[in-house]
Amino acid sequence: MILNVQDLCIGYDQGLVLKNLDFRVAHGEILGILGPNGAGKTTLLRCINRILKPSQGRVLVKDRDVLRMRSEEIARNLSYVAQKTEMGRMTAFDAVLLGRRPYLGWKVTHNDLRIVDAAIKRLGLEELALRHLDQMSGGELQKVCIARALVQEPTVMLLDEPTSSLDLKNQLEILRTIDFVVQEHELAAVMTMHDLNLALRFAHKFLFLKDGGIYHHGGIEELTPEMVKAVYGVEVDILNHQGNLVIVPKNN
Ligand SMILES: Nc1ncnc2c1ncn2[C@@H]1O[C@H](COP(=O)(O)OP(=O)(O)OP(=O)(O)O)[C@@H](O)[C@H]1O
Repeated sequence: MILNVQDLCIGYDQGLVLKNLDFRVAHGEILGILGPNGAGKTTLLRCINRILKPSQGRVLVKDRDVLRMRSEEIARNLSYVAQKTEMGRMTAFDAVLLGRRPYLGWKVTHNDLRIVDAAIKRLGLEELALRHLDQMSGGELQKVCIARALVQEPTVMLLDEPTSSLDLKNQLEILRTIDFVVQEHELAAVMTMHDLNLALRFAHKFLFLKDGGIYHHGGIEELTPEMVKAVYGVEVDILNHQGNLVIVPKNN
């Protein structure tokens, strides 16, 4: 297992948000973290990445305890794409290059530039590479953040709603890219998602968060209308459309 979350508890001043979470993620797996607003999805990602310190439990990446890692080691193992990113005034190229920081010595090497160029091409950002971030749309910025996460060459990618600002074409392209990179390098991706249909299409497994715990963790084919009703309070049908499962809310 590439990621192992054990007995994790985390909360804020008002109390615990997540209690005793246990789950594992395998090499080459995309795990969709699902659940209603406020269920603790972002909190979980931030806890895995040690931006937040759990009050109890452990997070192991390739059997190494994240709580005991130096920040540089965390950055080499975990990349995090936040829902909203505040970055200073810099070009897209420089923002992506920042992802190489955990590997940079005294100067940027030819290899660093090659990796950055490849990620910029992979995300289709060539035309925007020298544009300043404050002159970009939300979707373009989201792609820059994903490119930065790729050049970090992590073991586990943590992505908070990675397609929330993207149009349909870009949603599919970005998720295909993430899937390709995860398979090619045998990484893992943990993604929070609100769009259940995208989760059905791109996640291999899903983890439903409800009332501070795991309501269900399993293969995407295990997802049932009853689970969706229990977690979101919405009646749905799950249909098979040309080999793809799709969730359709019922008219009531
Ligand atoms: N910095 C904070 N301080 C105090 N409470 C917080 C903080 N961040 C989040 N919370 C609370 O913790 C709970 C979980 O929040 P979190 O952002 O993890 O949920 P989420 O599932 O990602 O939500 P959403 O789907 O709306 O993005 C919510 O009740 C939220 O109000």
